[in-house]
Amino acid sequence: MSALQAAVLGSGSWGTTFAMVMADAGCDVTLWGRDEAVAREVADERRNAKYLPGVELPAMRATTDAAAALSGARVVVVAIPSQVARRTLEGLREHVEPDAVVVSLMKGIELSTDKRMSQVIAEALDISLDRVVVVSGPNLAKEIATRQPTATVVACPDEANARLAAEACSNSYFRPYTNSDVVGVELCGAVKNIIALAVGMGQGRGFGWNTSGTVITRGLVEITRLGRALGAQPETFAGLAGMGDLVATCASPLSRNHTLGKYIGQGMTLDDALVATGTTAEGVKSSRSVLELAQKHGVDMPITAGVVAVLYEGMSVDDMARALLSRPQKAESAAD
Ligand SMILES: NC(=O)c1ccc[n+]([C@@H]2O[C@H](COP(=O)([O-])OP(=O)(O)OC[C@H]3O[C@@H](n4cnc5c(N)ncnc54)[C@H](O)[C@@H]3O)[C@@H](O)[C@H]2O)c1
Ligand SMILES: O=P(O)(O)OC[C@H](O)CO
Repeated sequence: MSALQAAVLGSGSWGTTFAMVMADAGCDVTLWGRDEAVAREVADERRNAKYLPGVELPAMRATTDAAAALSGARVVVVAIPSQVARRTLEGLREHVEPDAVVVSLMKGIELSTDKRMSQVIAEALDISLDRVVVVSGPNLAKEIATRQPTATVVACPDEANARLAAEACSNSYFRPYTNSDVVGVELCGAVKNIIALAVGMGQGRGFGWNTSGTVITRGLVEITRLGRALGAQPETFAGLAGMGDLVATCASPLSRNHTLGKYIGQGMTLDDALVATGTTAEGVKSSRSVLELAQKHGVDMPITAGVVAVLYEGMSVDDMARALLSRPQKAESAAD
């Protein structure tokens, strides 16, 4: 049987790593990116020194020619920053095969529409949501690129498409679990970045593990509250895409969101922190769209509101902590 043909759009850290995961799973992979030098290096030298220094990649094609990358691809994986997804995909629509399953690796919410990435993909490519699969979990690219073991969630309303995507990425170090709760899985991926910013802010300010444990736990409650209001399944939040990814992102110095939050907590401006962090920290922009989404649905998200106030309204991390702790007393509930 011939290998499953896959195209990965985006040659940054996660796109390149996921191309490696699929190549190691036996797929015939082409990586597409806008940077000619990166494409040449991946194809000719099996390296992507800018995004994955020191990593030796398996054999794969790499190109800046989208038509060539997408021709014949049964699985199309999207790994670009959330805020450019719509316009990038609209430009590539004509090249996507009519039966292709499209996989989102993105963990963000679109500014101006407050839409999840599966919704953006379906609209930009003019395809049904049944053909869009979401992959999300504790998946720090730099660990996976050295083939360290991890698991993930592969979510789609169409079970056969979820299974196809899971088979395309299943290998000895990467274990996918299928799920049909796309709303829950996507909200987990987007909101955990905001909670990681908050944890980083506290750590940068000098607060210890009690503060981090509090923010992670109450952050999970906040994600769950939004998810329930939007129709997600509560058990998703205790799973890999929820608790699993919160732990990885909030604890690891490899997380860009956690790192950027730490810089802010140490007193850097947002502009300087963005430059120091370098690659994509989705929570910075998605914090505003998530807060807007929560407000539209009447959901209280005090940590997210605090992160927005620190990033965009000049609030100090000390004042954010004071504001969070001085809210009215209430009984604890893991879901509310
Ligand atoms: N890196 C990780 O560990 C990781 C893990 C899971 C999910 N994600 C998610 O994957 C998505 C991509 O993140 P990443 O880590 O690969 O980011 P990255 O910053 O490492 O790479 C982003 C890539 O997108 C490209 N790009 C930017 N604008 C573009 C445009 N207009 N058209 C085409 N390409 C464009 C960049 O050139 C770069 O190659 C994000 O939503 C992120 O949250 C990342
Ligand atoms: O580096 P971050 O903060 O974008 O996190 C990467 C992944 O989402 C972790 O699962």
